[in-house]
Amino acid sequence: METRARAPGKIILSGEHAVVHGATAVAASIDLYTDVLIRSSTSSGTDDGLVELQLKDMGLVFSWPVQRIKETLPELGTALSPSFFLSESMKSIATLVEEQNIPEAKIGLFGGVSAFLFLYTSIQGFKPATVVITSDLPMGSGLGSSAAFCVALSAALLAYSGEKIIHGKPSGIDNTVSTFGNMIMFRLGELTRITSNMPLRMLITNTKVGRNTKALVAGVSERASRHPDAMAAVFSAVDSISKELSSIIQSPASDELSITENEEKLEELMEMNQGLLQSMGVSHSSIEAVLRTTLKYKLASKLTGAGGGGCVLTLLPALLADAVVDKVIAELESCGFQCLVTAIGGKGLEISSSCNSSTCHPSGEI
Ligand SMILES: Nc1ncnc2c1ncn2[C@@H]1O[C@H](COP(=O)(O)OP(=O)(O)OP(=O)(O)O)[C@@H](O)[C@H]1O
Ligand SMILES: C[C@@](O)(CCO)CC(=O)[O-]
Ligand SMILES: [Mg+2]
Repeated sequence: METRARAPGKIILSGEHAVVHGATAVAASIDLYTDVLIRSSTSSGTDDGLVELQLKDMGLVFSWPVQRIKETLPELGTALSPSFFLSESMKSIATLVEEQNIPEAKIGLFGGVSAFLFLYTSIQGFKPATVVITSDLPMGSGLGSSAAFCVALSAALLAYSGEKIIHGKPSGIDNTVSTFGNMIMFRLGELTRITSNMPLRMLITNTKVGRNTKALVAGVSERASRHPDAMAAVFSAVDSISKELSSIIQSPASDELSITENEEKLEELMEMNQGLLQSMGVSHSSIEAVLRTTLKYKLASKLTGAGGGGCVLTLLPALLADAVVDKVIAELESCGFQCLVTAIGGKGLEISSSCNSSTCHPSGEI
């Protein structure tokens, strides 16, 4: 029995970090995906066999004997476990992950492998299987690689708690946009699906500076506890920016003049959001370098995702000549950055299953 799922990464047009504190944010899926394939073993239900996680792009394989998992995580082998097991199980999960001796250069994977073990055992219990992950998304770059990983894995395993392991206190926006795709307005767990009435062409520049979303999210929360009134005003300003940005991109704009006018408003909102993100302490010198470069071409940019490095969004006006775009990309890549122009607002989560008659269960379960 094989089950496949794929989920997209995302960009946040406005509202990152503030959305963790109740502000509105606007996000869109992008045409970069994480794919999950689960191949169930025929020895399911017995105590032998392995649970194997293959991270294809990195050439890494992690595996655990089913019995080892069973003796270390007995509480997770029942039906879908409530999330309160998560705190109880994290120490045991860490033990199982430490045994894999993840290479030092890839130690950022600790969260992802932990999320995998939690989701897999919470949902599948102690059944042997091979899980193969491939992804177009740069990890730790602000494009929602953790959400795409957890959504695709969760969808294939029917659960949803992995992002908490990786983000600490996720707002849920990344998982939501990776699940539903297209473009959404999101606040306090509530989503509104929105459709853009204007061309939104974005340049994504990856500073390739690694960072940790959980630490960045925690840092903003700590700053908010030190300066509650000031940060509440910052979050409220971001909330207004997101609401205004959402109404601008949905407003009818058929002629070039109105599109250009809307683009200029979007550019100002992006610059304002970037300034507020700097006040939250999540910008970075590499992000500022991208901002300076694109500003030379009178283009507006903002970090997207958790910041601290990672990716920067630049709005490319509909009338901007491709030759100018090429010059901007060439200058950014000469600084060591990686640029990509991707469609935004594409499909969300996709799942498919296939099996041959000898291994398929009547319910189609793994
Ligand atoms: N394909 C994958 N395989 C295994 N683990 C992954 C994969 N993609 C992401 N992860 C896990 O998620 C971590 C990156 O998540 P993080 O939230 O820090 O960055 P991001 O999701 O790319 O950016 P942002 O949250 O700002 O959008 C990785 O270090 C790894 O632990
Ligand atoms: C920084 C943050 O707002 C978005 C990360 O892509 C965290 C979250 O909302 O979970
Ligand atoms: Mg993430």
